[in-house]
Amino acid sequence: MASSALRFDGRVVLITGAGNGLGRAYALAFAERGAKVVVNDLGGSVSGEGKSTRAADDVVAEIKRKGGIAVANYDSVEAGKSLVDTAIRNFGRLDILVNNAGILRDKSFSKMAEAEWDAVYNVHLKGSFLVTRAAWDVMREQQFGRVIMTSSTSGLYGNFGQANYSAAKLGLVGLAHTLAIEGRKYNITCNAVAPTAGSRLSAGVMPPSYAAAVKPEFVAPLLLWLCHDSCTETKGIYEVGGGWVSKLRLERTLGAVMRSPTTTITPETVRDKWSVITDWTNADHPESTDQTTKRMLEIIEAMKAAPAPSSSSSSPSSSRDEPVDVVRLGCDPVERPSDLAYTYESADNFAAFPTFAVIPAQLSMGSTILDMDGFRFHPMMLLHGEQHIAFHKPMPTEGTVTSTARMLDIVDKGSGALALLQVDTRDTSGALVCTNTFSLFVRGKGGFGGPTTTKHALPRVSVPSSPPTNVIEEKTHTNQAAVYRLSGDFNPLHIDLNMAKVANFKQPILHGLCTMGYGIRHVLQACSKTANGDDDTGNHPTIASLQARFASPVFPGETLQTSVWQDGSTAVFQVKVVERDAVVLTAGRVVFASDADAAAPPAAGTANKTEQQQQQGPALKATAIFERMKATLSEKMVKKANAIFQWNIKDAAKNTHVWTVDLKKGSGEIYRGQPKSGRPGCTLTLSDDDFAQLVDGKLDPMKAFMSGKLKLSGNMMLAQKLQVLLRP
Ligand SMILES: CCCCCCC[C@@H](O)CC(=O)SCCNC(=O)CCNC(=O)[C@H](O)C(C)(C)COP(=O)(O)OP(=O)(O)OC[C@H]1O[C@@H](n2cnc3c(N)ncnc32)[C@H](O)[C@@H]1OP(=O)(O)O
Repeated sequence: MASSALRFDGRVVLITGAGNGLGRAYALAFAERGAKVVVNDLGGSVSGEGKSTRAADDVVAEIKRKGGIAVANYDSVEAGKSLVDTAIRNFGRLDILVNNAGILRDKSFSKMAEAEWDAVYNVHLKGSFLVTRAAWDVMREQQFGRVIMTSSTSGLYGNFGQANYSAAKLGLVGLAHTLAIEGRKYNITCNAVAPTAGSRLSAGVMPPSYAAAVKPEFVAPLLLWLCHDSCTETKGIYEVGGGWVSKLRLERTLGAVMRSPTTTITPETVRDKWSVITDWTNADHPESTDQTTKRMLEIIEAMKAAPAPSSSSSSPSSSRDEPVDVVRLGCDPVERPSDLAYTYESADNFAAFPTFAVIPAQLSMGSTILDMDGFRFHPMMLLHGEQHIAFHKPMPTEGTVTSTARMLDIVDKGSGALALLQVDTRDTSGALVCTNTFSLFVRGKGGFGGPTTTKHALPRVSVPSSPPTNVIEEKTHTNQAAVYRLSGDFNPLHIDLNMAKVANFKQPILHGLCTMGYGIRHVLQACSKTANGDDDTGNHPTIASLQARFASPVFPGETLQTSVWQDGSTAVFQVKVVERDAVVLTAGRVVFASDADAAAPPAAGTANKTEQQQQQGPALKATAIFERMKATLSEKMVKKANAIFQWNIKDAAKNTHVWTVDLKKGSGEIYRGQPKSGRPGCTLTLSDDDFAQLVDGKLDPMKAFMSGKLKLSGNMMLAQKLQVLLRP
């Protein structure tokens, strides 16, 4: 035998039911490797009837014949302690216990009597308990023990006619799991095995050729390894037989969250989420109840941060809500009279503050964040990464809007995973009011091998090298986060010190959207005199889009300094925390709608113009052309084009105006804004002048493409259908 052979010299083994089959094979194998063996066997029949000393005696004799050491014990396992006493009396200790004894009383469940249930339960589960219970004290005292519970595939998977046996056998797995936990600090391991072997118990159900191929001797090596001093494996479940050994574990789907602070789980939500609940993608393998508790706590915390249950929600936007929201952003009409427009519902120019548009978006996210395509993460590790809002219409000061959230992409950023989401908010007529596109950075979840870039990335914005046109400084309140959370972002990261610590912050951090609200307010303050020729009495310029990146956290009470670089109708901005000289908001940009553009239908969140007034004003060149195309949209054109085209038309001030020509559904539709559903087959970008020339036939599309005047992305074949679209 090689020097690395596993030996059991000095160890004492008790094997129950060792007179035949598996027990006998274990006894011979342990003895052969130096263990002193207690061979227990009642000597009864397969069904547990009768009694004889012969079976145990034969095995003891065989061991002795081969030079080993063994004694017999003839008690039923229900006698528990007397089996253990045999080991102590003869060898002074007990190191290894193999609970192997078993009987069968097979009956289909409808015919099974209580006595048959009890007999099987008493030998397998209660018998294992009684013997192990007696051995436990000895092993604890010794600070060493190896315990094996014999389970069965019938217990693991169920088997017709074996309700009693299956229940007892799976019960043994539960017993093994708990003993493994309780035995850990005493160096006692406990494992469960589900062997397949030809034995007296399987004789009636196994064909002889199969029984010969699955000899008990092929199972014994696993047990010897699990019981050796050098093996610390515990709490395992193994299937073993015929020379094959495998380990089993539990698997749990990611599951679905169907409750929020404002809604509850119902049988219908369970039904509706069934495919998610039962989806094995990204399933995990829990090993302890702690992991369930931890997951529960994560879910509960995340639910606080994600107030709505589904990815689509309606939220009333009322004139009473909006002032509350802007107070959260530090609006102060006493300090700055122009803030009255955002704080006083009876003000002449009362309007929704531009960043109010994030509120319905946030409410609509719900479990979209939690599901995150199968990602598991602690919700405190999630930080708001970037935010972009495109306004297609003025945000109503009253009414109901519906927002629909969708996940765009998940990107591997090394230090974290970046999830990009988009939320479309529509009014009751179905018209798109605004589109929120934003990213969430999950720290510590990078390196999962996903894509490192995304086509959905927000536009890059850099700060000009010239000095800023305006710098505005303002101290936030120490209770700023406590006030801002009333907007519906109940994320404990912003209020609960313990949760902040979990996220490795010394104190709760400010909501990113609150910092952004300050920044936007400063930009409005800086630009209100120039962008649309408005003054600072509250007639703020109309915003077409805004964006920023959250570069570093802000702590409530810190002073924010916003630097603004205004150039025509675009303002680039950056926010710094003065006390720490830390840049906290980068890539800030506000694009103001020009007067011409503001007059076109889906322009922006506006402070001083009614929707009706806007629609009457002069339009961008493209507006008129698209309106003309819409009016003359022919059946032929619809058939020929059959795709979604996105047109990005740039005005003189370099603002981009998005139009969609949607010919996919067989009925042509042309509207302002991103495609309502689906992706564009082809995106075309050019100036409004070039667009006008293209339509008038004065600019050749191919030449425009070659010269770079016209940029094309997507399906080039579709782009060739341009002519059809341009000449309706
Ligand atoms: C409607 C929507 C509602 C959503 C509500 C969400 C719930 C809210 O309650 C949560 C919040 O408000 S959290 C508070 C606001 N956010 C923050 O404070 C985050 C501040 N940022 C950071 O700490 C770091 O930038 C950090 C940690 C994000 C990244 O720092 P690092 O790990 O050091 O990464 P770095 O080495 O700088 O860059 C690695 C790659 O990641 C990209 N990246 C960095 N910051 C990003 C950010 N903020 N957003 C998006 N991408 C970002 C980098 O560009 C880099 O990628 P690449 O290598 O491709 O250039």
